[in-house]
Amino acid sequence: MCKHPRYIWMVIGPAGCGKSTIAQFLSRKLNLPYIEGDDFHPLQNIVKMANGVPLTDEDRWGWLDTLRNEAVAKLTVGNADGCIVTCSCLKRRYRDVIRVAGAGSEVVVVRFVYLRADEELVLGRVSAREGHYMKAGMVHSQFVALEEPEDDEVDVITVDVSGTRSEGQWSALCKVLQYVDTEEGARFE
Ligand SMILES: Nc1ncnc2c1ncn2[C@@H]1O[C@H](COP(=O)(O)OP(=O)(O)O)[C@@H](O)[C@H]1O
Ligand SMILES: O=C(O)[C@H](O)[C@@H](O)[C@H](O)[C@H](O)COP(=O)(O)O
Repeated sequence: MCKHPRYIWMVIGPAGCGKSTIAQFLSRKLNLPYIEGDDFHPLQNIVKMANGVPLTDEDRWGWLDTLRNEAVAKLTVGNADGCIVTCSCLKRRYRDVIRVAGAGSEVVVVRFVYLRADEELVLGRVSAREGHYMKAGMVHSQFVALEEPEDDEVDVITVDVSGTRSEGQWSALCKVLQYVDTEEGARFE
């Protein structure tokens, strides 16, 4: 029997590109639980970022493991049909840490929704955002660290988020639904 896939949708991209804005929308429209990656940083990471110091790989490994485990728990313990997670996942090796969740599983499927925007635009959004520890001075370091998904990362959907909030949200939702349609069509052929 062909098992119904449960998707972990990772909404990724540099700070300020619109991950939370789009993830909350996807969560609402798809009726799936939402995990805000920023809520799972250890305190020392938050303090570092709030002081304008970019995280290192070492700062991020444990956080990535935690997010992957939280996502899997939503599907297994929580019995959700899928979930939406925000995490910058700036480097390919970070995405690989998350990909482990789907490795060897007949049910858990990890897919990334990469929000593409240029540095200038993101800087403007972060500068205007209030009440967040991640300040505008950190944006450049995010783009230095960023390894955009490559063509062979076939589990990535790219969404241009240079338009309005609403355009980005609907574009992401349409791409996710199209992707599921195509992928599930192939699975049941
Ligand atoms: N398409 C958009 N146009 C203008 N502002 C946006 C857009 N998407 C998000 N924002 C705003 O930009 C800021 C950063 O968005 P946010 O969702 O917090 O990004 P992230 O979660 O990637 O850090 C927020 O203040 C948000 O309201
Ligand atoms: O909303 C934001 O501004 C981002 O999500 C931000 O908080 C940050 O990008 C990560 O949580 C830190 O991790 P990285 O340094 O790995 O992006």
